[in-house]
Amino acid sequence: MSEIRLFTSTTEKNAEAMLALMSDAFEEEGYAIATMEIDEKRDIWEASLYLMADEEEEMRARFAALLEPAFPEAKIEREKIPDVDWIAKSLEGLQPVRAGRFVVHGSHDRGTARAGEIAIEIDAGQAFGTGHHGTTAGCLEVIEGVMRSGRIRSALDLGTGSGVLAIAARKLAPIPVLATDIDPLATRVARENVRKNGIATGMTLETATGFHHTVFRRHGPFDLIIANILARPLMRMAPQLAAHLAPGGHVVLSGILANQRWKVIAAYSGAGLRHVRTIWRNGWVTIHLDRP
Ligand SMILES: C[S@@+](CC[C@H](N)C(=O)[O-])C[C@H]1O[C@@H](n2cnc3c(N)ncnc32)[C@H](O)[C@@H]1O
Repeated sequence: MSEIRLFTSTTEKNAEAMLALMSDAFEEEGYAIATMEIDEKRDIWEASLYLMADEEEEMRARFAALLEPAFPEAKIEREKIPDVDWIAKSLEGLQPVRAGRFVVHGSHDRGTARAGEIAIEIDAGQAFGTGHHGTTAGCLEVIEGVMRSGRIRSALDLGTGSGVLAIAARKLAPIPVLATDIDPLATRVARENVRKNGIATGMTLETATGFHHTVFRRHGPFDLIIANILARPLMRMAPQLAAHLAPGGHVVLSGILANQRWKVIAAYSGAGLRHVRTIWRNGWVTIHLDRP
């Protein structure tokens, strides 16, 4: 589903005031909001609200109603964020990427890992996750730290994309790993990548939306749940995700913009989890939580 940016052009001062209004009205629901400078000399700024295409009508009306009392002149414009954006980002640069001890590389760079490094082979393709994106790299780094404790006996990778994070977990320890994605194409690509990385045993791949599938009950609860999706669905899923986490378990969340992190942490605190740490990579954050 494509993403839409609704925005209005204004001055810096008004953009700031609009951002405060939008923050109160929309951030709690997990919508990304932003202001950006367009023309410094002419003091032109844009205040933006990001949403999914199927909610455009409703959100445009809410956005207009929110601005109307203080900014009756505000004209709302729209921009469609290209569908391929995330995949294109994940295809950026075909050089091997290093995150923690992992080195994620394409088949053309086989043999690139140095002593002590863990190689993951992923060819850029139809599913997100070559390691180049800040969210994937952030997750790889946190997963390595969590798994070092040696207490992780099962893992779930929700929104597996290319399968990169599930493969990383399985390469660190011979534990059962469930990897799911809403997109059947991603599940297919992940299955192929699991096979290419020689770790098919112990891996289960399934197409599922969120936690709507019996596979979670069959394989859970999990000691480690990784979900690199987006802030809003992650916040919505907090109670279900927490319900599938074993006592003493760990959660690694990404796909979260820096300004959304506190809302996500609040949603998961409300579900009984504790914030351990947050790491930053290229404007994105990865959050590590645990169940005390
Ligand atoms: C940003 S990609 C992450 C891919 C990979 N895990 C990584 O870290 O590079 C997000 C993936 O989550 C999937 N996804 C989005 N919403 C989902 C949902 N509600 N349930 C399961 N998967 C979802 C998308 O299809 C996409 O493959």
